[in-house]
Amino acid sequence: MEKIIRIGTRDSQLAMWQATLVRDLLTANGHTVELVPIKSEGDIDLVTPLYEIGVQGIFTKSLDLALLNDRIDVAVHSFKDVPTQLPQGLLNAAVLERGPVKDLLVYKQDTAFLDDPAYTAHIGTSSIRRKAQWLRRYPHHQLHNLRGNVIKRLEKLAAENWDAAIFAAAGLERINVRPANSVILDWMLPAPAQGAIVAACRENDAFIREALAPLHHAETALCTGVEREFLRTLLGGCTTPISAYAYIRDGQLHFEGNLCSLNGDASFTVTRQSAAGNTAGMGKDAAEEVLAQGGREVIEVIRNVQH
Ligand SMILES: NCc1[nH]cc(CCC(=O)O)c1CC(=O)O
Repeated sequence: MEKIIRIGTRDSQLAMWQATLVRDLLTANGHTVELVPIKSEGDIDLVTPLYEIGVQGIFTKSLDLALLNDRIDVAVHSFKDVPTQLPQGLLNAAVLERGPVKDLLVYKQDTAFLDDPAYTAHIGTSSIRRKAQWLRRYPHHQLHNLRGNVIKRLEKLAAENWDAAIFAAAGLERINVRPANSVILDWMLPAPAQGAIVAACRENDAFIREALAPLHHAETALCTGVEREFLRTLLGGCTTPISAYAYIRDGQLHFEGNLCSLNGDASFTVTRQSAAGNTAGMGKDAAEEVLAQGGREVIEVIRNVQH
């Protein structure tokens, strides 16, 4: 009898969309696939900011456990939510072709307030990376915590007396809920691996590894690999004021990485460029430059706040 591939998914619309994409790709290759809903702790607590919970892999833990317990065969994650240290026995078998990478500002009226230095805007986001970069650019603005899945966050923005809130473009565009009142934040450097999806499986599951292999996108894997190496060398956590983005053009991989202090006072940016076939150690090297420039002290402060 043919094996049915069980894909685990959380029940947010974004998670469902991403799991369904992987299901459809596997089905198109002749596999039989079913989706298995898995509840995640990451979506339950809507009040406490993630960095205060201090748990790594808050979005991915439940699916990883389901994989290890053999309740599912494939876990589909937003790659930016995946800790750089994988649980033992699991493997990131396929990195899918990247979607929209940047962050997006959803605003209430218009964006004229951004140009008014006398106006204290109220902005929703719980991402300490977005907070830090926003405060560096707009130190006089006030930030508000905004937790929950994408739909919940849009509802909360509508209900609050805020000017705008920040989202990943991928999260809104994939499920078709990007409002007309929105603009891409080109100046904001995204989270490492933002906009990419990864399908994980058990390391020793040869059948699933073979099934997932055609879904792997080498360029995306190379770029997100450098971004995640930068993150891993600096700190390793997934909720940090660390950003990184790499892309390939004309055979060259271009990398930019940044570390900010929590209030945006200090900021360290590094760039690298190299032939796409010659990027080994690039993320680590860039991270070590950040540490040497003074980033080490900033990392120490962040560690102390989180623990
Ligand atoms: N941390 C939650 C999360 N994880 C992945 C996405 C969107 C998809 C992506 O960035 O790849 C989001 C929502 C957001 O950050 O607004």
